Amino acid sequence: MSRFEAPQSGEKITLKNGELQVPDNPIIPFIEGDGTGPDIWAAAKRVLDAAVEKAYGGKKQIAWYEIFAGEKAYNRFDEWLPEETLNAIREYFVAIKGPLTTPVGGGIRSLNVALRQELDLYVCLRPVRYFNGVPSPVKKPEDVDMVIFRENSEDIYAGVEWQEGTEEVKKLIRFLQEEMGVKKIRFPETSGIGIKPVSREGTERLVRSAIRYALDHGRKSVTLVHKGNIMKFTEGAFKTWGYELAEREFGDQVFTWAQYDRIKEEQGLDAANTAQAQAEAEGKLIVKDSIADAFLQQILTRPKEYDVIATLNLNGDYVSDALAAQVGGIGIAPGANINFDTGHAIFEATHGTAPKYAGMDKVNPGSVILSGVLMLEHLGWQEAADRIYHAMDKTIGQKTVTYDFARLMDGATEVKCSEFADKLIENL
Ligand SMILES: NC(=O)C1=CN([C@@H]2O[C@H](COP(=O)(O)OP(=O)(O)OC[C@H]3O[C@@H](n4cnc5c(N)ncnc54)[C@H](OP(=O)(O)O)[C@@H]3O)[C@@H](O)[C@H]2O)C=CC1
Ligand SMILES: O=C(O)CCC(=O)C(=O)O
Ligand SMILES: [Mg+2]
Repeated sequence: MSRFEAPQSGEKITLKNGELQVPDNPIIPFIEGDGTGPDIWAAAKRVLDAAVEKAYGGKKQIAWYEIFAGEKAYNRFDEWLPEETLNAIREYFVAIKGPLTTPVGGGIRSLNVALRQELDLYVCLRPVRYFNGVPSPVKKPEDVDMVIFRENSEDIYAGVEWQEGTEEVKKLIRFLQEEMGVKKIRFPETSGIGIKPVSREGTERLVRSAIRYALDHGRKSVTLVHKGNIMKFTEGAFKTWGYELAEREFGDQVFTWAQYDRIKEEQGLDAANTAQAQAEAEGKLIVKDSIADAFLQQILTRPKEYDVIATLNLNGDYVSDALAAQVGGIGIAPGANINFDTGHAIFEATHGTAPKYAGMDKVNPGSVILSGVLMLEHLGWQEAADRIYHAMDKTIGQKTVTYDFARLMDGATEVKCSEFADKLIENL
């Protein structure tokens, strides 16, 4: 028996032939989140409901279903992530959440990561686009229009690690030294050890999703971002497997830099350049790669050259916040965790709980609101989504903004989190 109360009204979203079947009154589970979560979630819920009402005049409505994780779950049920929460998302397919706290250096492992892993939400999709009038540290923020596909189920986020000084880590280091011939652990007596699993399957399903998305949305390129020069058999393999998959599964629809290199090797530089130019002229999707450190400077200096980004879990985490900074910061950076095979998805902001602002009705709710917009688009409710995009542009254009933007804009009116939501609703 569930300890949670599903709403009396509303119907379940279902999956038929791989497609979500969305009723007019879908039940959507939500997790409020820790820290600033309650403030931003309350604001987001009001804006989402108002947009749906305005777009469909009462014909469509979300039946919200509160489910629990993090501190609220712990206080009520003495559990950080109750099984009912996972079951509700399994049953209702689409959910939305506020941020959840993860302690540093000890304590529980990330609940955010656990949700992604338990439900096998292997893509973390984070679009990064500019809204008119948003303050930015770069000269041409409007040049940033990228969609990050971050691998969400493996890499060091798998949490395979052992603490310094434990029997387990000593055993592992002994095994590495005595049976695997490892001589390069600099301080074996005082090392903690983390393991980074990266698989062909995990890479392929991520890269496949990124390429499909790019083709479906008329994007120009997919860039595989990796640190394969140093981590050859994990990050380097990600690049190799990504290129192999692109050529094997997407054939004539793509032109890869691996093909470019082969042509260059066999026929010379001019032939390779001609082949790429021809592929571009034919509208083929270019699949290329970039080493992560160089990539981080190129998205600042030449953002126009990047479009859809496919990368591993840790790189994706760093790249998400770095790119968000170019278009206004993580206060308006949305995201989604998706399994494109089972249809399950959890929408959530890129940022965390911002604990120093908890309970102050202060922070920008834009990130959760825009995550909700991604959710509306996922449901096929584009009219409601478009209303929020419009209201966002208009409200920021009127310089009515929360503290994070106000401190960077001349002549802005600083409003609270809830007041920003009021203003958005007015502008829907
Ligand atoms: N998916 C999730 O639930 C995530 C959870 N976390 C967790 O959150 C906790 C705190 O992490 P922390 O590293 O401080 O990162 P946060 O993303 O929570 O906050 C860092 C800074 O980003 C700015 N910021 C964050 N959210 C907003 C917002 N809505 N509006 C405006 N500015 C915002 C603030 O900047 P400023 O100080 O300049 O005002 C804030 O101090 C940790 O426990 C972490 O593990 C982290 C990331 C994702
Ligand atoms: O789970 C966490 O606490 C942090 C996760 C994170 O930073 C992210 O997914 O972007
Ligand atoms: Mg992060």
